[in-house]
Amino acid sequence: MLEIDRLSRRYGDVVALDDLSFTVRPGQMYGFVGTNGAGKTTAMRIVLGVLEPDSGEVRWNGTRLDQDLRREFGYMPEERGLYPKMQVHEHLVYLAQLHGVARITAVKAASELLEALALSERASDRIESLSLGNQQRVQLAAALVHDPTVMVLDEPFSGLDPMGVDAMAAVLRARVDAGAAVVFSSHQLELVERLCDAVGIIRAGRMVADGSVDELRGDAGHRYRLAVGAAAGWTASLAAAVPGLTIIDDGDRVALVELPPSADDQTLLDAARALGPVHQFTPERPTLAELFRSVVAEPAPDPAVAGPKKVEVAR
Ligand SMILES: Nc1ncnc2c1ncn2[C@@H]1O[C@H](COP(=O)(O)OP(=O)(O)OP(=O)(O)O)[C@@H](O)[C@H]1O
Repeated sequence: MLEIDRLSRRYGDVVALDDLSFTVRPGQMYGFVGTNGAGKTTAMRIVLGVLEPDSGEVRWNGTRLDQDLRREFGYMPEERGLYPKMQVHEHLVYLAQLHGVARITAVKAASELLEALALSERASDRIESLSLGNQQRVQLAAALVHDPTVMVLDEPFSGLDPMGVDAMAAVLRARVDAGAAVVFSSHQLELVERLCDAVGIIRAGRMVADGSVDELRGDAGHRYRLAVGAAAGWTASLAAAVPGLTIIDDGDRVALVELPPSADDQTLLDAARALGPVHQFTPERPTLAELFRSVVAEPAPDPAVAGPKKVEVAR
């Protein structure tokens, strides 16, 4: 298990990380999201040992990370670093060999990755001749070619076309299903929601929500889209009849309403039926983007008492 334990880091007066903790298990894909400047890159750079924290530590299976342990990691940094003059396949083999992989194994691994990332035809091309998106695919291959057990990827999906996203997602999912731990940062929340087993939302260097998307939804109220054949003003009657009900969107016939997390939806249905025939009663699950906006818009937590909303995720 990868444990990021109470990391704090300042750049002069800027607090980039403030007591940040989260864990990523083997066989888990963890999406690391946050607004611009929230601290994601800083945290990833600390995990990879290119930046020291002011306090806190990172452990893998209980042992504090050192350069030996980090050789088991695959890293896709924010600053992409490939040699532009090298050929694609040759470059991957070279990087795998730097990690101690035997040449014959490296050649095979590089070919398989290029195939999976739809780059086989570019294997003999120089890196500099590839488009940015294709260079990014090679960058992912570079992070994986030595078969790491942990992958730390800084915005691996940014700038990729939909086919590139699908190819990269499939490669990562296969590694996770084989037992690797993957953490990646992204601003593409639909993608994170689709791919990740767990999500951490960071704001101003602090973890403000951590868990599976379903668990994060559990903290939100329960929303229903309701259509009732009743005279105008029925939503006000409904709100009066159901304790804690919030009318989110008051359409003429169809309304979006929210019950508090502990409320019983049958009470809502009964109250609606008392007003007229119910033509629609559909639960609406907030998307990760909606959860993100609500979490990020909340007032800043009190550092003395606040922790993340959820810490543990079962898979
Ligand atoms: N080398 C640096 N010197 C000074 N401040 C820095 C440095 N690197 C980052 N920061 C500051 O630390 C904070 C966290 O930055 P970081 O790059 O970790 O955020 P991020 O979540 O990765 O952002 P983005 O989504 O925009 O990539 C920001 O306020 C940033 O301006």
